[in-house]
Amino acid sequence: MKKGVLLVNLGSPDSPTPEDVKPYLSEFLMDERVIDVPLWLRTFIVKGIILNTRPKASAEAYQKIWWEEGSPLIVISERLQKKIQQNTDLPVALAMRYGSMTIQKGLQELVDKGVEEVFLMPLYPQFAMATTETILVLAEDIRKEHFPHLKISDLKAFYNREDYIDVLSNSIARHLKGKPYDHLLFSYHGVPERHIRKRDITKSHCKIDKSCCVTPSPAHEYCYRHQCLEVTRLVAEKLNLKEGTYSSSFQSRLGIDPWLQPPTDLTIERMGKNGVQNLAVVTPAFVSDCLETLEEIAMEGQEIFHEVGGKEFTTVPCLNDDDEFVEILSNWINDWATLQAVPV
Ligand SMILES: C=CC1=C(C)c2cc3[nH]c(cc4nc(cc5[nH]c(cc1n2)c(C)c5CCC(=O)O)C(CCC(=O)O)=C4C)c(C)c3C=C
Ligand SMILES: [Fe+2]
Ligand SMILES: [Fe+2]
Repeated sequence: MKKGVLLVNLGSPDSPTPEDVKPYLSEFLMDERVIDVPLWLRTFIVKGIILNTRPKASAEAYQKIWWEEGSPLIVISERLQKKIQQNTDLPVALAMRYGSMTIQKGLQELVDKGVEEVFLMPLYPQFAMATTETILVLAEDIRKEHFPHLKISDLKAFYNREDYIDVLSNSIARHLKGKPYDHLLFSYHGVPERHIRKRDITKSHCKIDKSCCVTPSPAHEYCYRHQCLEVTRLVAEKLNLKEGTYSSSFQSRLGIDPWLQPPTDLTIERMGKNGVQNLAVVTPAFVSDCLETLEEIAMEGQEIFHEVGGKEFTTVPCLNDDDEFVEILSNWINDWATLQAVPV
């Protein structure tokens, strides 16, 4: 069977204008795994409220970070795809969960090259129903409808793989070398607490308190909070960070439901007020720099920190197309291809 690879990232609007941001946000936020309320209520919240004001504000934010070549998230993902393609004989395609670079087009591109078996790689270190799960479900729906003979296997959340933690730790160390910092903040994209409880396979483990995410449980296979906190713990261990000099927070809250705590913006403010002079921030829920890292952290976060008296604010870039990151992703692809080749 001829094999191929589909990398999938989140997506971006086609341009940083309200006209293009609106349909993109509509597709994104109408996803039942992103705003997970009944359709009538989601339609009211998204189309009746959010889409009336947010496209203009979001477009302005996108304009601040947009590159000449396009959306940073898309351009970086394309660079990553090209580099991975140089390391493997299998065809490697790229798609986005939302927007015009659809998963259907990505699968079609592979099928046109004769591919019969696809390794689907959601570009998210941690599992979340709003990211990995929605990609897997949509890919399966498209497969059933358009490519029934295609076989798809997927890359599991890689938050605790040793090679990933090594690469992330090396990147952090490299970017912070010669930049003394008092505190390293690990800022992850937030999700509503309800998302965590919904995917608790034990139905009782995830209390979202101080101890549940550090108490071993099968629930952690699908617990975004556990997987984020594990990344922080493993990187801190690898970099020998001292207790009290690092912490985790969750950014980008939307709506009024309780989201994972503590929020990044208030954490940055509190740190500046409490005398942290030099703050470094890393964003390991994102593999590619995007609106949430380049605008929300590097611009807004920095502004908050300076307003309350903080001095140096340093952001660690995402892994993007870092050569070591390319190497481990390519290794996982080649391992998958070899494993699949072994007769059972
Ligand atoms: C209910 C709302 C949202 C959930 C849940 C959510 C989860 C989630 N998102 C990412 C990664 C990204 N999100 C990005 C942008 C973005 N996210 C939301 C809302 C939710 N995300 C909105 C409304 C937006 C659009 C921008 C805005 O209007 O503020 C991006 C950036 C995309 C880009 O083009 O640069 C990324 C990446 C993760 C990892 C996640 C759950 C774990
Ligand atoms: Fe998001
Ligand atoms: Fe937990």
